[in-house]
Amino acid sequence: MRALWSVLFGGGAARIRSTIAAMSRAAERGSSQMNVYSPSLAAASGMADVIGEDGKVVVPTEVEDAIRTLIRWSGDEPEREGLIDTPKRVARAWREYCSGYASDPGVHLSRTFEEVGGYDSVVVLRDIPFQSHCEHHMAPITGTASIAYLPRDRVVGISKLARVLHGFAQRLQVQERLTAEVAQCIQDNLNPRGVAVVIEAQHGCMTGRGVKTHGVGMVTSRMLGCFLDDASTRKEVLALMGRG
Ligand SMILES: Nc1nc2c(ncn2[C@@H]2O[C@H](COP(=O)(O)OP(=O)(O)OP(=O)(O)O)[C@@H](O)[C@H]2O)c(=O)[nH]1
Ligand SMILES: [Zn+2]
Repeated sequence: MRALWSVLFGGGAARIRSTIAAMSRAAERGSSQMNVYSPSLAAASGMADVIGEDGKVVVPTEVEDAIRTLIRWSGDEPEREGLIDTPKRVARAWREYCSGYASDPGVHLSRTFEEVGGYDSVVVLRDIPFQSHCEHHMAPITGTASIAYLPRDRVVGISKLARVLHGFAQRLQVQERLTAEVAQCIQDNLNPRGVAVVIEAQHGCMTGRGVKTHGVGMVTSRMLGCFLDDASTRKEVLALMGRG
Protein backbone atom coordinates (compact mmCIF):
# COMPACT_ATOMS: atom_id res chain seq x y z
CA MET A 1 0.00 0.00 0.00
CA ARG A 2 2.93 2.28 0.74
CA ALA A 3 4.16 1.75 -2.83
CA LEU A 4 0.71 2.53 -4.22
CA TRP A 5 0.63 5.68 -2.14
CA SER A 6 3.99 6.78 -3.35
CA VAL A 7 3.15 6.40 -7.03
CA LEU A 8 -0.24 8.03 -6.63
CA PHE A 9 0.99 11.08 -4.85
CA GLY A 10 4.74 11.27 -5.20
CA GLY A 11 6.27 13.25 -2.37
CA GLY A 12 3.01 14.98 -1.50
CA ALA A 13 4.52 18.28 -2.55
CA ALA A 14 2.36 21.18 -3.64
CA ARG A 15 1.00 20.78 -7.15
CA ILE A 16 -0.69 23.19 -9.42
CA ARG A 17 -3.23 21.84 -11.86
CA SER A 18 -2.83 23.34 -15.28
CA THR A 19 -3.34 22.62 -18.93
CA ILE A 20 -0.16 22.12 -20.85
CA ALA A 21 -1.48 21.43 -24.33
CA ALA A 22 1.70 20.27 -25.98
CA MET A 23 2.51 17.88 -23.17
CA SER A 24 -1.05 16.52 -23.12
CA ARG A 25 -0.94 15.76 -26.82
CA ALA A 26 2.36 13.94 -26.43
CA ALA A 27 1.03 11.96 -23.49
CA GLU A 28 -2.17 11.10 -25.36
CA ARG A 29 -0.26 9.96 -28.46
CA GLY A 30 1.75 7.57 -26.31
CA SER A 31 4.70 5.42 -27.48
CA SER A 32 7.82 7.34 -28.49
CA GLN A 33 6.16 10.69 -27.94
CA MET A 34 5.88 9.78 -24.28
CA ASN A 35 9.62 10.26 -24.01
CA VAL A 36 9.10 13.95 -24.59
CA TYR A 37 7.05 14.17 -21.49
CA SER A 38 6.63 11.57 -18.78
CA PRO A 39 3.49 11.94 -16.64
CA SER A 40 5.06 9.55 -14.17
CA LEU A 41 7.96 11.92 -13.73
CA ALA A 42 5.50 14.73 -13.15
CA ALA A 43 3.69 12.79 -10.46
CA ALA A 44 6.86 11.71 -8.76
CA SER A 45 8.40 15.14 -8.76
CA GLY A 46 5.30 17.09 -7.81
CA MET A 47 4.95 18.89 -11.14
CA ALA A 48 1.62 20.10 -12.48
CA ASP A 49 -0.95 17.61 -13.66
CA VAL A 50 -1.26 17.21 -17.40
CA ILE A 51 -4.75 17.49 -18.84
CA GLY A 52 -5.53 15.30 -21.82
CA GLU A 53 -7.62 16.20 -24.84
CA ASP A 54 -10.64 14.64 -23.12
CA GLY A 55 -10.23 17.26 -20.40
CA LYS A 56 -9.21 14.71 -17.81
CA VAL A 57 -5.95 14.35 -15.88
CA VAL A 58 -3.46 12.08 -17.67
CA VAL A 59 -2.77 9.09 -15.42
CA PRO A 60 0.84 7.88 -15.29
CA THR A 61 1.30 4.29 -16.44
CA GLU A 62 2.76 3.07 -13.17
CA VAL A 63 -0.18 4.47 -11.24
CA GLU A 64 -2.56 2.45 -13.43
CA ASP A 65 -0.33 -0.59 -12.98
CA ALA A 66 -0.35 -0.20 -9.22
CA ILE A 67 -4.14 -0.11 -9.12
CA ARG A 68 -4.32 -3.13 -11.44
CA THR A 69 -2.05 -4.97 -8.99
CA LEU A 70 -4.36 -4.04 -6.12
CA ILE A 71 -7.42 -5.29 -8.03
CA ARG A 72 -5.64 -8.56 -8.75
CA TRP A 73 -4.57 -8.85 -5.11
CA SER A 74 -8.18 -8.22 -4.07
CA GLY A 75 -9.18 -11.34 -6.03
CA ASP A 76 -10.56 -9.95 -9.29
CA GLU A 77 -9.27 -9.76 -12.85
CA PRO A 78 -8.30 -6.23 -13.93
CA GLU A 79 -8.53 -7.35 -17.59
CA ARG A 80 -12.26 -8.10 -17.46
CA GLU A 81 -14.44 -5.60 -19.28
CA GLY A 82 -16.00 -3.90 -16.30
CA LEU A 83 -12.61 -3.20 -14.76
CA ILE A 84 -10.68 -2.05 -17.84
CA ASP A 85 -11.02 1.66 -17.14
CA THR A 86 -11.17 1.33 -13.38
CA PRO A 87 -7.46 2.02 -12.71
CA LYS A 88 -7.73 5.39 -14.48
CA ARG A 89 -10.93 6.25 -12.62
CA VAL A 90 -9.47 5.27 -9.26
CA ALA A 91 -6.32 7.27 -9.92
CA ARG A 92 -8.29 10.40 -10.82
CA ALA A 93 -10.59 9.89 -7.86
CA TRP A 94 -7.58 9.84 -5.54
CA ARG A 95 -6.22 12.97 -7.17
CA GLU A 96 -9.52 14.59 -6.18
CA TYR A 97 -9.72 13.10 -2.69
CA CYS A 98 -6.24 14.46 -2.05
CA SER A 99 -6.52 17.76 -3.91
CA GLY A 100 -5.77 19.54 -0.63
CA TYR A 101 -2.05 18.94 -1.16
CA ALA A 102 -2.15 21.34 -4.08
CA SER A 103 -2.39 24.51 -2.04
CA ASP A 104 -1.98 26.15 1.34
CA PRO A 105 -5.47 26.42 2.92
CA GLY A 106 -4.33 29.64 4.59
CA VAL A 107 -4.63 31.50 1.27
CA HIS A 108 -8.40 31.52 1.75
CA LEU A 109 -8.00 33.75 4.78
CA SER A 110 -6.01 36.50 3.09
CA ARG A 111 -9.08 38.61 2.25
CA THR A 112 -10.55 40.11 5.40
CA PHE A 113 -13.06 42.83 6.27
CA GLU A 114 -12.61 45.44 8.96
CA GLU A 115 -15.97 47.20 8.54
CA VAL A 116 -18.24 44.99 10.63
CA GLY A 117 -20.34 47.61 12.44
CA GLY A 118 -18.56 47.15 15.73
CA TYR A 119 -19.35 43.42 15.88
CA ASP A 120 -17.08 41.97 18.54
CA SER A 121 -18.61 38.61 19.42
CA VAL A 122 -18.06 35.02 18.49
CA VAL A 123 -18.60 33.92 14.87
CA VAL A 124 -19.60 30.27 14.45
CA LEU A 125 -19.98 28.17 11.31
CA ARG A 126 -21.81 25.12 12.53
CA ASP A 127 -22.07 21.52 11.27
CA ILE A 128 -20.06 21.86 8.05
CA PRO A 129 -20.13 18.47 6.29
CA PHE A 130 -16.78 17.20 5.07
CA GLN A 131 -15.04 14.10 3.78
CA SER A 132 -11.49 13.03 4.34
CA HIS A 133 -9.47 9.79 4.29
CA CYS A 134 -7.64 8.19 7.17
CA GLU A 135 -3.92 7.89 6.71
CA HIS A 136 -3.88 4.41 8.24
CA HIS A 137 -6.24 2.64 5.84
CA MET A 138 -7.00 5.30 3.21
CA ALA A 139 -10.64 4.70 4.15
CA PRO A 140 -13.26 7.49 4.17
CA ILE A 141 -13.76 9.74 7.15
CA THR A 142 -17.13 11.52 6.96
CA GLY A 143 -18.42 13.99 9.45
CA THR A 144 -19.17 17.55 10.36
CA ALA A 145 -17.07 20.34 11.79
CA SER A 146 -18.03 23.43 13.73
CA ILE A 147 -15.57 26.28 13.52
CA ALA A 148 -15.67 29.43 15.65
CA TYR A 149 -13.45 32.41 16.23
CA LEU A 150 -13.60 35.60 18.24
CA PRO A 151 -12.36 38.36 15.90
CA ARG A 152 -9.78 40.86 17.14
CA ASP A 153 -10.06 43.53 14.45
CA ARG A 154 -11.18 41.84 11.25
CA VAL A 155 -13.48 39.13 10.02
CA VAL A 156 -13.25 36.78 7.10
CA GLY A 157 -15.90 35.73 4.55
CA ILE A 158 -17.74 32.87 6.21
CA SER A 159 -17.29 30.45 3.29
CA LYS A 160 -13.54 30.70 3.81
CA LEU A 161 -13.74 28.78 7.07
CA ALA A 162 -15.29 25.87 5.19
CA ARG A 163 -12.61 26.21 2.49
CA VAL A 164 -9.89 25.92 5.12
CA LEU A 165 -11.57 22.79 6.49
CA HIS A 166 -11.78 21.15 3.06
CA GLY A 167 -8.19 22.14 2.25
CA PHE A 168 -6.92 20.10 5.17
CA ALA A 169 -9.59 17.37 4.87
CA GLN A 170 -8.62 16.63 1.27
CA ARG A 171 -5.41 15.04 2.43
CA LEU A 172 -4.65 11.81 4.25
CA GLN A 173 -5.47 12.56 7.87
CA VAL A 174 -6.02 11.51 11.41
CA GLN A 175 -8.94 13.39 12.91
CA GLU A 176 -6.86 14.87 15.70
CA ARG A 177 -4.42 16.50 13.26
CA LEU A 178 -7.21 17.72 10.99
CA THR A 179 -8.84 19.45 13.97
CA ALA A 180 -5.58 21.01 15.13
CA GLU A 181 -4.52 22.13 11.63
CA VAL A 182 -7.80 23.93 10.95
CA ALA A 183 -7.63 25.77 14.28
CA GLN A 184 -3.96 26.71 13.91
CA CYS A 185 -4.43 27.95 10.35
CA ILE A 186 -7.18 30.35 11.46
CA GLN A 187 -5.12 31.48 14.43
CA ASP A 188 -2.02 32.11 12.29
CA ASN A 189 -3.80 33.96 9.51
CA LEU A 190 -6.45 36.01 11.32
CA ASN A 191 -4.81 36.48 14.73
CA PRO A 192 -8.22 36.40 16.44
CA ARG A 193 -8.75 36.44 20.23
CA GLY A 194 -9.55 32.75 20.06
CA VAL A 195 -10.40 29.80 17.82
CA ALA A 196 -12.54 26.75 18.57
CA VAL A 197 -12.89 23.74 16.30
CA VAL A 198 -15.02 20.68 17.09
CA ILE A 199 -15.21 17.77 14.66
CA GLU A 200 -17.43 14.71 14.85
CA ALA A 201 -16.80 12.01 12.28
CA GLN A 202 -17.32 8.38 11.38
CA HIS A 203 -14.38 6.32 10.20
CA GLY A 204 -14.86 3.88 7.35
CA CYS A 205 -11.99 1.80 8.66
CA MET A 206 -14.12 1.06 11.73
CA THR A 207 -17.34 0.31 9.86
CA GLY A 208 -16.36 -1.43 6.62
CA ARG A 209 -13.51 -3.52 8.01
CA GLY A 210 -11.63 -4.39 11.17
CA VAL A 211 -13.81 -3.99 14.23
CA LYS A 212 -16.90 -3.44 11.96
CA THR A 213 -18.63 -1.20 14.46
CA HIS A 214 -21.27 1.15 13.08
CA GLY A 215 -22.79 4.30 14.50
CA VAL A 216 -19.75 5.44 16.43
CA GLY A 217 -18.82 9.11 16.23
CA MET A 218 -15.33 10.26 17.11
CA VAL A 219 -15.31 13.77 18.59
CA THR A 220 -12.22 15.97 18.69
CA SER A 221 -11.81 19.59 19.69
CA ARG A 222 -9.13 22.24 19.61
CA MET A 223 -9.47 25.42 21.64
CA LEU A 224 -7.01 28.28 21.27
CA GLY A 225 -6.72 31.71 22.92
CA CYS A 226 -9.75 32.87 24.91
CA PHE A 227 -11.60 29.58 24.36
CA LEU A 228 -8.74 27.73 25.97
CA ASP A 229 -8.07 30.22 28.77
CA ASP A 230 -11.58 31.17 29.81
CA ALA A 231 -14.09 28.49 30.86
CA SER A 232 -17.18 30.69 30.43
CA THR A 233 -16.18 31.73 26.87
CA ARG A 234 -15.56 28.09 26.05
CA LYS A 235 -18.97 27.16 27.46
CA GLU A 236 -20.59 29.88 25.36
CA VAL A 237 -18.99 28.71 22.12
CA LEU A 238 -19.84 25.07 22.80
CA ALA A 239 -23.45 26.10 23.39
CA LEU A 240 -23.46 28.02 20.08
CA MET A 241 -22.12 24.90 18.40
CA GLY A 242 -25.03 22.94 19.88
CA ARG A 243 -22.77 21.12 22.29
CA GLY A 244 -23.65 23.01 25.47
N1 LIG B 1 -6.69 8.30 16.87
C1 LIG B 1 -7.11 8.01 15.63
N2 LIG B 1 -7.11 6.75 15.23
C2 LIG B 1 -7.54 6.49 13.97
C3 LIG B 1 -7.97 7.48 13.09
N3 LIG B 1 -8.33 6.89 11.93
C4 LIG B 1 -8.13 5.58 12.10
N4 LIG B 1 -7.64 5.31 13.33
C5 LIG B 1 -7.24 4.08 14.00
O1 LIG B 1 -5.92 3.78 13.65
C6 LIG B 1 -5.65 2.50 14.21
C7 LIG B 1 -4.60 1.78 13.43
O2 LIG B 1 -4.29 0.66 14.20
P1 LIG B 1 -3.36 -0.54 13.70
O3 LIG B 1 -3.37 -1.59 14.78
O4 LIG B 1 -2.05 0.00 13.27
O5 LIG B 1 -4.10 -1.04 12.39
P2 LIG B 1 -5.17 -2.21 12.22
O6 LIG B 1 -4.54 -3.53 12.51
O7 LIG B 1 -5.76 -2.06 10.85
O8 LIG B 1 -6.25 -1.86 13.36
P3 LIG B 1 -7.80 -2.20 13.42
O9 LIG B 1 -8.52 -1.04 12.77
O10 LIG B 1 -8.11 -2.28 14.89
O11 LIG B 1 -8.04 -3.47 12.69
C8 LIG B 1 -6.99 1.82 14.32
O12 LIG B 1 -7.29 1.66 15.69
C9 LIG B 1 -7.97 2.84 13.68
O13 LIG B 1 -9.25 2.79 14.28
C10 LIG B 1 -7.94 8.82 13.56
O14 LIG B 1 -8.29 9.77 12.86
N5 LIG B 1 -7.49 9.04 14.82
ZN1 LIG C 1 -8.36 4.08 9.21
